[in-house]
Amino acid sequence: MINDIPINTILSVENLTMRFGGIVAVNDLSFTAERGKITALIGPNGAGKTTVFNCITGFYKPTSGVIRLRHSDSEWQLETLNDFRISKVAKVARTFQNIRLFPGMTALENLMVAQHNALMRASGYTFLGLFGVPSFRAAENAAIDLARYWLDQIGLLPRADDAAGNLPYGDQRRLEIVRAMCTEPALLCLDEPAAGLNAKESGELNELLLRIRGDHGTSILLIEHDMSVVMEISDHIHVLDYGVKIAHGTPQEIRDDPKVIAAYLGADEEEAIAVMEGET
Ligand SMILES: Nc1ncnc2c1ncn2[C@@H]1O[C@H](COP(=O)(O)OP(=O)(O)OP(=O)(O)O)[C@@H](O)[C@H]1O
Repeated sequence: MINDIPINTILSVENLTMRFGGIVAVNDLSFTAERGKITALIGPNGAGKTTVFNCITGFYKPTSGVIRLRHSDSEWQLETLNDFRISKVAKVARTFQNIRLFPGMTALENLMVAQHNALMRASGYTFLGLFGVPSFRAAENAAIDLARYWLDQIGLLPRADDAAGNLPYGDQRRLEIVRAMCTEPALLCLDEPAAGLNAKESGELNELLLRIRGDHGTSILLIEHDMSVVMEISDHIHVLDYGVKIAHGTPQEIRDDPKVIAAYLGADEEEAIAVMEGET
């Protein structure tokens, strides 16, 4: 019998384990993410963060464990669904460590592609679309409006018709995030969105993510190495090391946690405390 999850919890990962042959990438991991908040998963390289994301988003089938998502009066066990249903039905969107825009398509077209499923439905799977019936035209206009809204949110409306691949790197990163937002997700999973960004671009990313959380109430799960992003925008942080959770708390609590410092420094706990207390 699975217990009920609290009303303010959107995601509950329970006893998740993922093995690859002899490697235990994630080991009996449990954590939750709150509705309308930014939850970060951090940890040194190889800690298991991306594997957790891949289990949540259906790219991997976990060895064991339960992943529950609850919103809109419904609950899904994500480990039982394939990636297509996780995005379409359970409304989980994700971005990847490497940019996966369509570089030859315009910025606007990239955001329209994200709405392909909704447009196909409205077109009666092309038949109504071919005849340009009003309901399809209305859906198409709504899709363009949504795409233009998100382009405006990241200051790219003037570059709507430029090829995505010609945009500056930081703009491409944010375009990828708003492309995910065009699917109107309940949970947005971001895998290292700040990778390769300079300080100014990281600041712009922070602003965008805070706006997505604040104005849209979208719950965000974030993997990130850039501590200027994690510490500034996260409501709650879970720290992984060798596939297990070693700490969780607010940014301040995590910043001050010797176990976390030890994991990052590769030092033992006493040594990390000594570093914190300025004894070395
Ligand atoms: N498909 C796979 N096959 C075999 N081993 C894998 C696979 N995916 C991940 N691993 C292993 O699982 C462990 C966790 O990897 P993972 O990529 O989840 O860590 P991470 O915390 O995301 O690391 P990084 O911060 O470097 O991206 C590593 O030892 C990795 O080599």
